[in-house]
Amino acid sequence: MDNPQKLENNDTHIILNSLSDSATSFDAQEINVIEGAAPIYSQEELDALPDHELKHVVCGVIFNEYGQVLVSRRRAGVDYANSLEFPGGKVEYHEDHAAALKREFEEEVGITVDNFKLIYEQRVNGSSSPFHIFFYLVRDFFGQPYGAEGQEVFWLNVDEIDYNRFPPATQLLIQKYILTNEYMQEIYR
Ligand SMILES: Nc1nc2c([nH]c(=O)n2[C@H]2C[C@H](O)[C@@H](COP(=O)(O)OP(=O)(O)OP(=O)(O)O)O2)c(=O)[nH]1
Ligand SMILES: [Mg+2]
Repeated sequence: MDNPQKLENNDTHIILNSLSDSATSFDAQEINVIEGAAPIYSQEELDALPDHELKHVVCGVIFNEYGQVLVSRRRAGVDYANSLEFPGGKVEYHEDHAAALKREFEEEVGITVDNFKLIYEQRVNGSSSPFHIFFYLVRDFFGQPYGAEGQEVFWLNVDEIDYNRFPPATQLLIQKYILTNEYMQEIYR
């Protein structure tokens, strides 16, 4: 593999459009974001925790050549069930963030990713345990994403993003980074 796949052929364009259309048909489905569950820590306690006591979560934000962003849908039975998300997950003890991002993207959406830039991070007072979430802009990818764990995966036009469908930390990322078009300056650098 020498160059990242840029998804340039016409067939791919058709697939992307239909995936994006399917993303707009979720209105009837309930997003079961766990809200109101009492967090273990106060905000002050969370801020004071040493970082090694927090689970690290890494997520990747990928844009395709049409300016669409890759989104998947969390399955039933997990926290934030049915909400939309950027692919990613928990960093394992032996991994750095880049290794975890590569593994999560292979496992969840079947693509190889490379060339990351940290764009937003936040400590989250999760209802079962606190975590520190890091969102990376992913500049290069190889392969065609699909729901490798049976989940729905699609390219979403930026103007179709309803941030209320995402977990709270991701809502902030979308508001601070994606809806401001800041990625446009970063992405081709
Ligand atoms: N993947 C992802 N997780 C997010 C986002 N926003 C957000 O608050 N989270 C939270 C949900 C989870 O509490 C936590 C970890 O994500 P995850 O459930 O994907 O972890 P994982 O892939 O390692 O899954 P598992 O092995 O624990 O089943 O991060 C997001 O945009 N993408
Ligand atoms: Mg995950």
